[in-house]
Amino acid sequence: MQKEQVAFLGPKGTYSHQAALQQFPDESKYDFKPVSTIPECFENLLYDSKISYCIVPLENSTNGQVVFTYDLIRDVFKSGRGGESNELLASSKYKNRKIPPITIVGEQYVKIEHCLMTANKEIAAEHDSNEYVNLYSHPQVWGQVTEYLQEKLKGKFLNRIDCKSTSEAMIKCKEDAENGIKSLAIGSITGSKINNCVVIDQGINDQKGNTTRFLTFSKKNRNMEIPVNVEDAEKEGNITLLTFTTLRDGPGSLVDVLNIFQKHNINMTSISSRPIGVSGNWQYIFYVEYEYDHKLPWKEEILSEIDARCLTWAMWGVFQRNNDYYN
Ligand SMILES: O=C(O)C(=O)C[C@]1(C(=O)O)C=C[C@@H](O)C=C1
Repeated sequence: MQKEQVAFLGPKGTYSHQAALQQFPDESKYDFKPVSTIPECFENLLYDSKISYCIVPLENSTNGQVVFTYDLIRDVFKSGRGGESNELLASSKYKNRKIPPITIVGEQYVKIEHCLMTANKEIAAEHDSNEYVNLYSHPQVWGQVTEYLQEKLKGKFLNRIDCKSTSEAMIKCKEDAENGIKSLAIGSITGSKINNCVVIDQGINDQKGNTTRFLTFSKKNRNMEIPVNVEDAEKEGNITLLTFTTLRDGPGSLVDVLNIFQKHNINMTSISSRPIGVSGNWQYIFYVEYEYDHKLPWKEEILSEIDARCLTWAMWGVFQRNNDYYN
């Protein structure tokens, strides 16, 4: 049997890799394809017919939104990328609805325990007396280790360098060591083992229990509107993501949409926004996640109300709330 392919932010040893293994633990059925950026994860899923899934970080319990991911969702929403035809949009029952070419099928939570490491054993032994040239990590990490950088590492390194992932940070640190440059990297303990780095300090994130939430996307069966995974949708504890732009700019336009949830006693679990700029600045796309109850009359009533109050909107699939959400 041919294995299904899963794109994730690599190289191996990233937190995204860990999330991918959690989502697809049976390695006999899945091949994992490391790609070098979060946008590439989406591109692989949208345009490479061999890729069935991609897994991307969405938010962190300390420093919030992973804006790269929110912006990718927005860009798909905005441009209808992935070959979505106008015909499909026009044939939809709802005049303002967009049908995205990809759908969310799951979520994963990964505990983030950052380690400070170097690729050079000797300098690791005398860490306190050393000064370093470069400190490498993924940009999302800086906001998770602010106190540590201030208190313990202040003045100990010259340059803070953004990398595409925490594993890439370790590879760069290793290259520096080979060239006699003293450098540090921040990433996971698993990554440090895969990349032969020596851990100097463990658990350096400001908030203990710091967690990143990942979403798993799959290619959508484009003949169907929501719910795609009908059997899953009938289970308890489901969540769905709605993205939308408001009908008008005036007072109450967002509240008009949110009132739909209150009216139908639907519990919203998150709300976020990003700039969308369709016809100028200061326009926003909103992202609302809510508890999806298949018993609600939502297909007919709720979706019609959303359609009447949103300029454009899309549903991104129904997925089961992971138990780790409650930990
Ligand atoms: O660089 C990694 O290891 C990633 O998987 C990316 C990422 C992110 O973008 O949020 C994942 C988890 C951590 O919050 C830090 C970095």
